Amino acid sequence: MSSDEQREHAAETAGTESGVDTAGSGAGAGTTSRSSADSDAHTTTSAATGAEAPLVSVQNLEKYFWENDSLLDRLLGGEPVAVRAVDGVSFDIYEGETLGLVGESGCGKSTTGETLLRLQEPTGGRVEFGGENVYEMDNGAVTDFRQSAQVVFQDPFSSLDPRMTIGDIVQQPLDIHDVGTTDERRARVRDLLERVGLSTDQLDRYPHEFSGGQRQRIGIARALALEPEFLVLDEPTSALDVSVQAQVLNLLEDLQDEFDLTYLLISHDLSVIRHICDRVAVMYLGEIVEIGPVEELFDDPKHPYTKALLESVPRATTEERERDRETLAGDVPSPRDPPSGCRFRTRCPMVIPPEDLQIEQETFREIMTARERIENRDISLETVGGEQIEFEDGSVPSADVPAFVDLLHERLFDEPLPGRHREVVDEALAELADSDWEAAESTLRMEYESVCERENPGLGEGAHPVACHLYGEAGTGENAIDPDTWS
Ligand SMILES: Nc1ncnc2c1ncn2[C@@H]1O[C@H](COP(=O)(O)OP(=O)(O)OP(=O)(O)O)[C@@H](O)[C@H]1O
Repeated sequence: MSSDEQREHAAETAGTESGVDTAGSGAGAGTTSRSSADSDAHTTTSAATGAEAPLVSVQNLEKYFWENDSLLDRLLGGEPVAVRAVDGVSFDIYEGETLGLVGESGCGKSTTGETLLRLQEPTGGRVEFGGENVYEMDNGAVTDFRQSAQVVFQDPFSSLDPRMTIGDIVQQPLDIHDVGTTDERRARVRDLLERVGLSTDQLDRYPHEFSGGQRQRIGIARALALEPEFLVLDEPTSALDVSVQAQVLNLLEDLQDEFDLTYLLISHDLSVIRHICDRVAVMYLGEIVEIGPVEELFDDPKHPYTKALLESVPRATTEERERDRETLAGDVPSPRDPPSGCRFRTRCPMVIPPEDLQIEQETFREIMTARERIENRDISLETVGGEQIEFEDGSVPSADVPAFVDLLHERLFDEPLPGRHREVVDEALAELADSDWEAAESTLRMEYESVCERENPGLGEGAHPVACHLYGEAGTGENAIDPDTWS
């Protein structure tokens, strides 16, 4: 989102018609973090028991962006392409809790936040706020919703209008909707600035005169101007120095307690999530793959993606740094053409081999990676043989095929494959010596097709569901697969 769009959105969400509360005392920046006892209290009264109705309920939400969809594209006969940024996401957020939404860049976190606030129109699905479908609200109800549900953006540099004083920035939502008298509005702004730990002497200063942390406090004060119940915090500390991040997170926690706020905290940073969240939803390529209480998810992550995310966090101690780490290989695939079945299977270290196939997990992973490269035509066959082997008209002379296969095998695999796997794979590689990609694909698919590419596992229900075939159908344990049985 551009700076101008962010400012527009901030003004749009902040602006509603309502009364103004000018009472209350200053809070300032707190220094405590959420204890696990607090966290347990939140989770036992909400998701774990299902005892109360959620404040926000997201049901099968979809948001696709369309590319190649301009008039010119259509005149040129181009087919529109869907970018499936959010692709069937469901979760609940209970009153007073902080739900974290975590995942690598490009997984669809911000789009989820913006779509559930109705800053973007959904492609499908439903979001209920206080039991009411936000996409079917009439104008009056939308205005109330926009008052109750606010957003704090990542970048405090671009989301504040540089031409306005901070007093005017925080007061803007009150002005737009003509809330209270001029004196009441001014008093409310002073109160808000104090509550976020800024001095009222600074009212007439401009954003550039403040540090990043202070600017984020200004953004938070503006988001609170209309007394919302729910805040989407979109990477609220990512643009800040590490030393300032904890202060802003502590402030958000203090404000949550003081104003009974409910948060959706979007972050790619697991330490931020652990610091402040009660529950966490892990997002991968437009889908939620695991959701659960934060301590449980950190202590006992289930989805291989969650495990890999946790493993990729830099270690504090030397001992921890020396421990084996499975880092996340490769990039998030494009949401224009997501992998079939489980979307993480192209990178998953635990991708499941066919039943009855005797194979080591690492070997199977390597073969699956080679298969994907072949399916994506991501090998430059001309360069395999270097100077020694001719590659003319898409073919290697038949006498050179064995050498070509050996060189390609070396390129694709760290170690030569054992036994029968070498035979099957080399048969496919020999087909590539004739540029017969389809034959190579089919040879490998017949032997190595995984359940992970055939079926999307689905998230399932309960307090800590996981979308992974290792845990059975939709995480129910039905037909779960034990990794110890396949090597
Ligand atoms: N307006 C748009 N048009 C086309 N594609 C978009 C648009 N906005 C987002 N996307 C794509 O949707 C996907 C999800 O983007 P999104 O910003 O929601 O992810 P994210 O997890 O919040 O990542 P980041 O932390 O980098 O913002 C990305 O592939 C992105 O390129």
